[in-house]
Amino acid sequence: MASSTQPADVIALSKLTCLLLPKEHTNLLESKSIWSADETHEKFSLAERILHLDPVEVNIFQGITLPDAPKFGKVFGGQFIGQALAAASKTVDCLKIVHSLHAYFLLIGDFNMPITYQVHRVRDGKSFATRRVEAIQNGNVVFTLLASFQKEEGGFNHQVAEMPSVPNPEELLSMEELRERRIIDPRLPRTYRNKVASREYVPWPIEIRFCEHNTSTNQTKSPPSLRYWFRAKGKLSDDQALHRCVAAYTSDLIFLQVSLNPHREKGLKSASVSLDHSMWFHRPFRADDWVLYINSPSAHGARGFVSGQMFTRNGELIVSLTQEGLLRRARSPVSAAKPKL
Ligand SMILES: CCCCCCCCCCCC(=O)SCCNC(=O)CCNC(=O)[C@H](O)C(C)(C)COP(=O)(O)OP(=O)(O)OC[C@H]1O[C@@H](n2cnc3c(N)ncnc32)[C@H](O)[C@@H]1OP(=O)(O)O
Repeated sequence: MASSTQPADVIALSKLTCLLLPKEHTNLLESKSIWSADETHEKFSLAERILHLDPVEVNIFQGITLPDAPKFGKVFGGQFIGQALAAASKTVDCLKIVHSLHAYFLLIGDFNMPITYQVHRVRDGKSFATRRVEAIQNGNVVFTLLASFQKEEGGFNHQVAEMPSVPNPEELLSMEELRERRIIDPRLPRTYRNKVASREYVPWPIEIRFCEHNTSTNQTKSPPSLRYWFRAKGKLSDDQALHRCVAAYTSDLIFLQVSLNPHREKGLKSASVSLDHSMWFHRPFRADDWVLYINSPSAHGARGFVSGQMFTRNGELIVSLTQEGLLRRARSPVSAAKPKL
């Protein structure tokens, strides 16, 4: 250093240290809080594009429901969680990363309408930051999220939960292959097979591989638990904030429905929606590499409760989560959930 001269900025100075940063690395100082700044691009994976938000004002972002995003007749709950977490993350110092979130689904969202995310900067501490986000459509708060962020910090480390022994994802069928097999499986009722074949199939942005070979249908009872691998289709940008948003998005895809498994019967029509959702992120991970998702729920009083854990392929516990949802027999004729906006 003493013999060569390089342009540099003094970025920190104390009685004992003077930290110099070469000019070509000054981008490291920019507080770009979340992936890809404010642009979206065809080359990004669908999951990343679904979570893209446009900045509108300080602390205000806008998200939309892309035409090729999963909808389920309303704004998908996971889309609210993922987009709201993205909005919160964009207002937090990039060295702080989400470690927990708690969300409530207040009203059915309208997927034909943009969603405004208003972020409230509840607190910025030295190690932690807290954000509250309201998702607004037509003047109504339809969803609300509280999230806490923490600067990386060393500490005690242990893990009691063990990853169960399951087949590798490469040995398992994709949802597309499973669907094809179900349509021609003679062990399944013809009415069910016809229904699967005629139902419009919209590919998800997330690849799912179920660990157990399951011959049950939505008309037959099965245990209230499920294990599957998931990963985002395509490569995600290298930002831990994005990978956590994608896991949050995915966590609501197949969760509450597992509560219905022991109650399934011929002709059952159910009315179920997520009510609340909590997640704790324990360790860093990539959501475009395989993650094992296991859950084991209960049901009582028209509410289903589900809890889950996510593991990396190496058996590291990365996320713990819970959700409560409304779980009713649908009144006849089934009224499709409509936005009340
Ligand atoms: C393997 C591949 C898997 C593939 C499976 C993949 C599935 C993905 C699952 C995605 C899960 C989600 O995204 S769920 C989406 C996220 N969650 C949400 O959007 C929930 C938003 N929150 C809400 O809508 C609200 O807070 C409620 C409904 C939960 C509570 O509101 P409330 O006003 O107190 O509720 P309540 O009076 O009980 O009822 C509300 C309305 O429902 C009607 N209602 C009441 N009971 C019933 C009933 N049994 N059957 C029909 N309709 C009913 C009422 O008449 C009323 O309509 P009316 O008289 O008012 O007209």
